[in-house]
Amino acid sequence: MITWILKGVSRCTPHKVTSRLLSTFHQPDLKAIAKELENFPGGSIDLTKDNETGIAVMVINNPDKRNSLSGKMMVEMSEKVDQLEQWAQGKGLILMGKDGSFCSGGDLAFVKKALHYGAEMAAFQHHTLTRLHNLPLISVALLQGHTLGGGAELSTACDFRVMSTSGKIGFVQVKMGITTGWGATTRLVSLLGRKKALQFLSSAKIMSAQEAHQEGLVDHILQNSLSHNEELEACKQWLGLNYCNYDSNLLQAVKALIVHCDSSKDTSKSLKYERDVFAQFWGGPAQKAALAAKIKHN
Ligand SMILES: C[C@@H](C(=O)O)C(=O)SCCNC(=O)CCNC(=O)[C@H](O)C(C)(C)COP(=O)(O)OP(=O)(O)OC[C@H]1O[C@@H](n2cnc3c(N)ncnc32)[C@H](O)[C@@H]1OP(=O)(O)O
Repeated sequence: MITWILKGVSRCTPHKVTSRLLSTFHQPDLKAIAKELENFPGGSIDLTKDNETGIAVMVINNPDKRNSLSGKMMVEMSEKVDQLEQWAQGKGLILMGKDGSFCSGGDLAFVKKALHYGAEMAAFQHHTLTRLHNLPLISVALLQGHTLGGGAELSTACDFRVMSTSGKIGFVQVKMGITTGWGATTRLVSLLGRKKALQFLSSAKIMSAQEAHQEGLVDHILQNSLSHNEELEACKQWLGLNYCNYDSNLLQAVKALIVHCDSSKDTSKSLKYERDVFAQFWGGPAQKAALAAKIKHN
């Protein structure tokens, strides 16, 4: 098994469907994928932009399912990133979940119906989250409650992570029989290095705010006993006071420079490899067994 991963992913796989997809799936047709993803409803992605402060808030809104992402929400997130790319007055972005929980990954109802669609979904998410990561805005993920699986992946697409004292974060993918599908391996290696990425991804450990802070994954822990709204205000202050004090043109230039200077590390090949490996496991026996087991990651 390991040999074929290391050699590349063009080998005949245990799953006929993904094998077929890999052989035909080189240039993702993002419009066609979006159309397909829209067939999986639920939740929304809401965006508010404040031209005065220059700080936007993007809310993952699916609280009944702990803000897990449906196909429709993936499409909406991409559309909101389009809007943010055009926001001239923008300085900062806060990505958060509705009602005190960040995101528990993919909506399992969607996941179960999309077991034939892993490569496409991953390609779509890679495109959106790379653009989110490279926005000319200074971005913070506000991690309240649980941040799990794909949710933990989303958090790595932001420049910073701010967490509630009681927050929990875990890259639980291996527990779900899969590898990362939304680009977190590529981003984690770049963010924290190989050793920490390996520790998080191979253990599926769920970390407290203190542990995640110690590991360097979380940049700031919020003061205890604030309400959810007070935590948002505190996060805005942390972002605003530290990083959004200057003119938006200057700050956008600073972020664009950093993205540009980092482009020597072209991630397109590693993301392609990441989603090819992901597609080998998506829909496979280990994932099906994990889904049937209805695992709770507390
Ligand atoms: C896509 C993939 C990837 O990385 O690429 C992934 O994301 S893999 C990772 C996928 N994520 C997961 O496996 C998360 C599984 N869920 C959990 O571990 C747990 O629900 C927690 C997120 C820790 C929350 O526990 P807590 O005790 O606070 O609440 P709870 O379990 O009663 O959950 C409240 C309601 O949200 C639902 N719920 C929670 N997470 C969900 C998810 N990812 N998809 C669909 N529904 C979900 C529960 O079924 C429940 O629905 P009812 O009220 O109707 O019973």
